[in-house]
Amino acid sequence: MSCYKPVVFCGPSGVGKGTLIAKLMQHFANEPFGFSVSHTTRQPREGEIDGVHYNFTTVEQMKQEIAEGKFIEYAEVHGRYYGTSIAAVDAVQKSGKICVLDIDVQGVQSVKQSSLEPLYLFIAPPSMAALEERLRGRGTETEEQMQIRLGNAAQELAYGQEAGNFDKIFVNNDLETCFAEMVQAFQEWYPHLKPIV
Ligand SMILES: Nc1ncnc2c1ncn2[C@@H]1O[C@H](COP(=O)(O)OP(=O)(O)OP(=O)(O)O)[C@@H](O)[C@H]1O
Repeated sequence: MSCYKPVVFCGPSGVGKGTLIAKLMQHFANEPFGFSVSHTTRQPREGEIDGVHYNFTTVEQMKQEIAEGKFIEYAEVHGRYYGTSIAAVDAVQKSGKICVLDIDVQGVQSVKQSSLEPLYLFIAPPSMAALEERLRGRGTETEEQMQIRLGNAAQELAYGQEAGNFDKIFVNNDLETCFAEMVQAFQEWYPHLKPIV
């Protein structure tokens, strides 16, 4: 069975990564993508299912598994741990799917130290003001959490736009335009992908 290169999506919180990934997953026939399910120590948001959206865990458990070398990447962000286990990526690749990783800049830096050789995509907002508006519009963060996220965003954007860090940068200004560019890029990277007719 062919094993496809995993694909990393990175970009500041609220830029639209989740939205774009969800659209991509629906666009192509035969469910060609698989999410590697991340671990997190944050509380589930309404409707999030353990083992599906995230593997919800405790700080103690997570620290132990990190020490055992079970994670490709992990980071403490906004006061909480997030990480991707080797097992989670393996499971997706073994099922013949393209593994999708939705990670932050720190995560990208660790993946670059690992044996995984994914495609690296960066999603940038059209402006900081637009990013703030989206985060506020989503309404899932407290004011304090939002300020932390916006504070991190400037540095993340600088890293994302530095030459050589990513294979491709997408600016998520108009959602449909950005999505169309992404679909085209995916068809070039993964010629086996066929749109649903
Ligand atoms: N191009 C766009 N124009 C306007 N709003 C958008 C656009 N793309 C996404 N959004 C909205 O912005 C908000 C944030 O999007 P989303 O939750 O996908 O971000 P994210 O990058 O996955 O964030 P996080 O990393 O915190 O999970 C959502 O309410 C989404 O509907």
